Amino acid sequence: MEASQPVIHHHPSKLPCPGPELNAPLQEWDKTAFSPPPQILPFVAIICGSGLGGLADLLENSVAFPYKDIPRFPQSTVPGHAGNLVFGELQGKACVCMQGRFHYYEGYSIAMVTYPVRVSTLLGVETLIVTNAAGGLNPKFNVGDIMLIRDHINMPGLFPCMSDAYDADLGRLAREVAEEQGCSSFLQQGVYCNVGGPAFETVAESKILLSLLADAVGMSTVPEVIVARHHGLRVFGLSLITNLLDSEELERNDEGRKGEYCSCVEGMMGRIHCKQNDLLV
Ligand SMILES: O=P(O)(O)O[C@@H]1C[C@H](O)[C@@H](CO)O1
Ligand SMILES: Nc1nc2[nH]cnc2c(=O)[nH]1
Repeated sequence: MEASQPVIHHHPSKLPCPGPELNAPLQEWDKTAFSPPPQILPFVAIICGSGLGGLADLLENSVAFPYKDIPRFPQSTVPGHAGNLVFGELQGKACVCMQGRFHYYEGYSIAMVTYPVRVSTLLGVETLIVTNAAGGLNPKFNVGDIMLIRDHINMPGLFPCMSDAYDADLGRLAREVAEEQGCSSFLQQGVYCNVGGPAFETVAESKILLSLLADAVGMSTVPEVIVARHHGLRVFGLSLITNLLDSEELERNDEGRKGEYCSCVEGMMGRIHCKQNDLLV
């Protein structure tokens, strides 16, 4: 296993914040009230989607902080989102896992939904891996497929520019990792559409989203990606397709290929390096 050489690397925002309400919670962040383990300086943050918190269990030398013990952190209310910030090493690389994310439909503002991403930039994170459970719209998709997020649709809009939100090098790396792990036959790529939820789509809504060229739909991820890009982080995202929306009967399988999904993220971690020590190998 390769030794991790995390280096703290701060990314000052190049653009003004989209609005004072988005910045306010961070200004009140009290660094002195929360001390991450000094031996683990994460340069990758991983947000675990619904039912994908098992990723955090793969971390070695891990230290978990319940969200309730972290000042100003929101609390997880959705089943399958344990509510821990877990520091540790995956494939020898220092990372921090959000075992549980926040959704707009839980009643949180977008500022609070994205608060952990802003906090992760203070911790030195330079790459964000977002994961989620999503409904498949593309008729070629199957339940259990893993979709590499190539782009997203976010109708309300926010700046900065999102024309290159998802890092192309990390996407290429993911396809290589999937090939090595025998996952290529069910690795798709596509456009993730963010909706408010919490209801799944009607048949009519699914048809509209498909006509907009969305391949999968879910209730998260996009606000986190926008804030991460605003802070200059590289972003990589995977959706686990837990159900298909092309029929009137909802077929749902939340277990899908969770194991393979976690292995892909783990494989990616093995290949991501600090920007400072060469971008990708
Ligand atoms: O956190 P993610 O986007 O994985 O959560 C999705 C959206 C809903 O919370 C839930 C629906 O099953 O999964
Ligand atoms: N909006 C939405 N979110 C999901 N999360 C998992 N499946 C779905 C779905 O079909 N629709």
